Amino acid sequence: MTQGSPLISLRRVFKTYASPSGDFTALKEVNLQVQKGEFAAIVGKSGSGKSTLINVITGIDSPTSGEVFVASTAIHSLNQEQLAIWRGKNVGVIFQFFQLLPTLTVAENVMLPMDFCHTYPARERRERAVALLSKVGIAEQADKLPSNLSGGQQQRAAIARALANDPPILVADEPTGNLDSHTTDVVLNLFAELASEGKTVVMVTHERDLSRYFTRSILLSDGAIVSNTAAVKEALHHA
Ligand SMILES: Nc1ncnc2c1ncn2[C@@H]1O[C@H](COP(=O)(O)OP(=O)(O)OP(=O)(O)O)[C@@H](O)[C@H]1O
Repeated sequence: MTQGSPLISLRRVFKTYASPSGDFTALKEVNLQVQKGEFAAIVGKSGSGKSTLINVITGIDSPTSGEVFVASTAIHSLNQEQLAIWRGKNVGVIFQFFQLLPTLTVAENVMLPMDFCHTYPARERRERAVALLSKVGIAEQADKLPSNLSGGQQQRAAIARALANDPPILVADEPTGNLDSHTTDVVLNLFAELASEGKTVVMVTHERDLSRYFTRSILLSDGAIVSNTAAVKEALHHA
């Protein structure tokens, strides 16, 4: 596979949190490149800096020093307002506990990012939401409240919501942490399919035995990348 410029590029990123008990450096000279279409996992022990790393990639957290480029935007130099607009259009976020709004139907939840960003005309939003729910396999749940769905269905709804504005990047923080092994398999296969269609998926997980799903595994320890391994699936496939 020929590789163009990376979709995500971090250069010498440090993140230091100030606290009353002293400064704590959560990311130490992180250099990282992720190509378009990758399904990358960030793994490591609790406290190793995984959430900090994805928060820096999405602009939720700013680096103390270093540079973060995403799809050639220098997000370390955007102000808060610019970041919010950029994030709404470029990053879909998926959480461990789904975070669907309980008083809205599943379809209405999926329409919300479109309503916020005005990315699609109002008359098209419901149809697009149902199409996305169909893509993740739960179109028949569109008019139910989230509480009437299983955990796996709720996570699929959350993935549909993350896709609402057709962002190039999906970021997921422990998305399978609350799911059984079968549902984990369904959700990770869905991410792998989305990556093969050109989305770039970056996921944090504690579970190291999931590596078969990923094109890249990035291991963090004490805020530093200690290994960064690309899968050899293509080579195996063509062997
Ligand atoms: N706002 C903050 N202020 C001070 N320290 C922080 C802050 N946020 C995170 N940290 C510290 O930075 C380190 C990395 O935290 P982070 O949440 O990125 O780790 P993690 O690998 O995602 O952990 P977990 O798997 O438990 O979620 C931890 O030691 C944490 O206590």
